Amino acid sequence: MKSISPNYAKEVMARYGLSTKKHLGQNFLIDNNTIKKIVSVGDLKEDETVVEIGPGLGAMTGYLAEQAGQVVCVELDRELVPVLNEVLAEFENVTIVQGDALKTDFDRLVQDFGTVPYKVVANLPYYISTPLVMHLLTTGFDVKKLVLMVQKEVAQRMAAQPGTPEYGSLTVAVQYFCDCKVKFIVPPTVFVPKPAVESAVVELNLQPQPTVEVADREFFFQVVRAAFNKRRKTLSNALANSPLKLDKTDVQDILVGMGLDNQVRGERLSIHQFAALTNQLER
Ligand SMILES: C[S@@+](CC[C@H](N)C(=O)[O-])C[C@H]1O[C@@H](n2cnc3c(N)ncnc32)[C@H](O)[C@@H]1O
Repeated sequence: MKSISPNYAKEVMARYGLSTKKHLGQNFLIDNNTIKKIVSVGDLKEDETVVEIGPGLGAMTGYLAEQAGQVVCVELDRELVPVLNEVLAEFENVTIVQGDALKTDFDRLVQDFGTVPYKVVANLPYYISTPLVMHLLTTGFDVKKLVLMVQKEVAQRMAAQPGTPEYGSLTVAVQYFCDCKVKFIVPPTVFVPKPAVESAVVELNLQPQPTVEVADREFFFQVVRAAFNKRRKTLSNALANSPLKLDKTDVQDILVGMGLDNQVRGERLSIHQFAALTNQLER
């Protein structure tokens, strides 16, 4: 693969008369080292399929194509599709699909163009990174690894520990399904245009079984969301005043039975404790 020059994004945009679309989160990578580091976290094998969400101008796609068996890209911006087909013409194992990643059935897409289980490697559009992660985790049953560049704060929320300000619904969802590691921080200088914030690359390895056993997954996530929607309240108040309308005394009794203070806030509970609580609660 010939290296991407620092002027790659500007040259391609000038050649095709394009300008960046801020509302689509278009910050294009222009640094070979960063791209190689992201791709190496993917640990791609030549018989594997990798999905790239938002290939942009294709700066990372060629590197993925050299390592994986098949690369399937989903790009929302229609203007970029012919550009990608041209700049990636030398790679026969790349498929570009125009569409909204939030509405994409990734398992189905890979069944059509690749092989399962698959990996996802992406520099995500930051304006939708949290819903996209949730969409991938809850609908991607055949995905085994996600390597995602996101805003640094979002990465910290995914990997957070209980009792910290970063710990929240996203943490619980990610750690319920995955082993999560923040791999490295990425400065704004490696993008065109430069984003206002720092970024980070996270590695999420999907676990064969969820990390905790819950009797009713939907209820578990409803309880978690309710706990963090009112995170300054005690957990029993937050759950009693949520749409779940749980009995405050029941919640407190279960918390005490678990060895916790009955005035504890949800942000103090580990994922295991959330699971134990919901398994004992009546819907
Ligand atoms: C941060 S840029 C990354 C571009 C490229 N991967 C790179 O690293 O240079 C995000 C890309 O996602 C695309 N995008 C934005 N919203 C999207 C969506 N809902 N579905 C698919 N792609 C989207 C943007 O058009 C843009 O190309």
